[in-house]
Amino acid sequence: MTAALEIRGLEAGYGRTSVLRGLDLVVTEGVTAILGPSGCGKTTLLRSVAGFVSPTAGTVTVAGTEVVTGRRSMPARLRGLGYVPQDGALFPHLDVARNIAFGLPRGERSDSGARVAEMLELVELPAEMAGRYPHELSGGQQQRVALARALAPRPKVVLLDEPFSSLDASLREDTGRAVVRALNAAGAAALLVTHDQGEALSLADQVAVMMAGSFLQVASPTDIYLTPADPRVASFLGHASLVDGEVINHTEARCALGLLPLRAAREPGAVRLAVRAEQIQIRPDSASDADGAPAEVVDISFYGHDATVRVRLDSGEELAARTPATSVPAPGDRVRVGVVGDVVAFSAT
Ligand SMILES: Nc1ncnc2c1ncn2[C@@H]1O[C@H](COP(=O)(O)OP(=O)(O)OP(=O)(O)O)[C@@H](O)[C@H]1O
Repeated sequence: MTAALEIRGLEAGYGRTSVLRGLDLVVTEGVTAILGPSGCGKTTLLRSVAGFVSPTAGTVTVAGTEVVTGRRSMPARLRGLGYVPQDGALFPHLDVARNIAFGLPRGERSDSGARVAEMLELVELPAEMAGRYPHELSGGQQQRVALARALAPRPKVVLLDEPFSSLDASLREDTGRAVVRALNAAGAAALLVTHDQGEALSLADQVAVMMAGSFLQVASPTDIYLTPADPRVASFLGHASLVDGEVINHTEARCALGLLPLRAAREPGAVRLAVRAEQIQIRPDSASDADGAPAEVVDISFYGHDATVRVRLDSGEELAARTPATSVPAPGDRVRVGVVGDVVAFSAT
């Protein structure tokens, strides 16, 4: 099967600053999220694929056609890609129908009524919206129209650059799901740039975790979360704390939190253990059944549905725990810290 998008050894930068450091990625179908912290190069990657940044090395192939070969690039408009920028970038002086029709080749624009109606249905907007102007739409509706415009010419791949970042939390989730449904219905694969791990894990079929211009891991959301390939992936996704430990019998490691079972067996020796915030349990030191490592609460971030409690073990390590909103300790409280479930081990070096 020809991949929708194939990237090999892609390098790009600005002047003498190199940003992308040899990226490889294959997208067969569905949504691939490019997830990474601010400044790691996500937008530069998307713009290199789109044709707005000229790579210095590598290849980009869209549905079997090479659009970048080393320093030679095909013009953006010939690449057969759809592009949805962060803020939708709809034309304010055109109504929804003409915004969507703008995505079509010139010759098809004048007779675009049926395609516009089809696109509105695809992105789950009522047909009456065709006559509205962008300022008469909510942020989520504007993003759906931007997607409709990108999908109108039937691209094999759509590039989405943080398309939900300006929407509030509840709208973001609904719009995200609607966008994925529309992409699937249109049979278009997508690259979705985001720095939001929840968005990447919940919407994507494949996640590429990017840091400092390189991919640390490309895998399914479940594999990225449960079997991170690198300690930086573990700490970025799910706020895992890294603790020094020693594998003692292939299946367990001793550390400041006690003897912890390992998710995968490994040779005895020094390791770093990734303990996720939701695995860490905190009990008052005064509780009659209190066991676990003694610690002090450093600070608390309260979110309503839960809270992140940072504790410092008496042995010196700091950890982040996620606790229910009903049992949040106070800074300075003495507590006991335990771990539920198995942990992932990385080599100590
Ligand atoms: N036009 C430019 N000229 C020079 N340097 C740039 C330019 N655009 C981006 N950079 C630099 O390239 C690096 C990668 O930027 P990029 O915008 O690709 O990151 P990002 O992961 O998309 O970040 P964010 O999540 O904040 O949007 C950053 O260090 C940035 O300062």
